[in-house]
Amino acid sequence: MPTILGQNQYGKAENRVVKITRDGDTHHIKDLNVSVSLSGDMDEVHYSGSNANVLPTDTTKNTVYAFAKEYGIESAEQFGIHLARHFVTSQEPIHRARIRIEEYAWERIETSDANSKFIGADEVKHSFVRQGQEVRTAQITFDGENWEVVTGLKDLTVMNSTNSEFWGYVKDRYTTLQEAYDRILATQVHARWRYNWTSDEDRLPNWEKSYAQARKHLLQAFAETYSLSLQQTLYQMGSRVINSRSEVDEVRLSLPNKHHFLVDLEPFGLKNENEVYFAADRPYGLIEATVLRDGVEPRIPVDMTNL
Ligand SMILES: O=c1[nH]c(=O)c2[nH]c(=O)[nH]c2[nH]1
Repeated sequence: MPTILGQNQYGKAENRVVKITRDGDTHHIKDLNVSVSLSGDMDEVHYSGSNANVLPTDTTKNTVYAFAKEYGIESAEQFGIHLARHFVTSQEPIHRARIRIEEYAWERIETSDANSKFIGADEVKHSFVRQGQEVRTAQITFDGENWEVVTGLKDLTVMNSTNSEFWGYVKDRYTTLQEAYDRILATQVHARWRYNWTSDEDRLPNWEKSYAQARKHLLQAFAETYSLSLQQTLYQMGSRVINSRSEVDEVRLSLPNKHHFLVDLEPFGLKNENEVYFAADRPYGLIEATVLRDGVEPRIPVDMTNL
């Protein structure tokens, strides 16, 4: 059966690039998911396997990271224009480049209240919360006598672009991780907290206010903790809620460590001064713990995967 090749395109999809611009203490984030798709004189690679016209998809990925350093990321559009122009004008066989970009928006975590004195600054300028993500959850149980209310949130994504270290850990023959003295700390907060309201006789908490306050304390503790591990940050987040909200007795947190790896730009003659990161989606560290008011029995299930 004779066949012919129809429309075709190729490239590297979903390059997760995070660019931190450090303006003194004030940091700015650009977080993109960039997909490159190229087409042109590509008949031969399909018909005979000759790669003579093929710029590797791996190279298109490297170009995304290198351009983040060389041009910066002013806007998704401008970044895409640089990339598309580069592929079409530098490679004769490539006639068309399509760059698709998703941009994830981050806003600063507000910390300008009494707690910021703990870190000796008026305002934290390196802590961000990703917009438009989180889901509020609630579980209400009643056995005719006692109530149990467990409220929570999931998919609240936060990042500190500095004030995070990780070193001094156990090293065995399989350990390759380099100690980090200034790393990005990012996580997607999954939290549940249990109220000590159990009886119709007791005064009801203000659920709306309590949720907003618990969320605020989680965010502020994340932003204001100088972190030596995500475990330490987790404990600070849980404790902050317990210490600030008398209606809450137990907080359970599940925090994936959303790793950001510095991209090696040396092969392209570029120096990466803690600016351009690869945001890996898996595997991820998963740090989980319950923080309790002293004297209280834990009741939130340990495994929250389906909650
Ligand atoms: O905050 C961290 N805690 C860990 O337990 C851990 N393990 C690891 O490889 N990186 C990290 N980071």
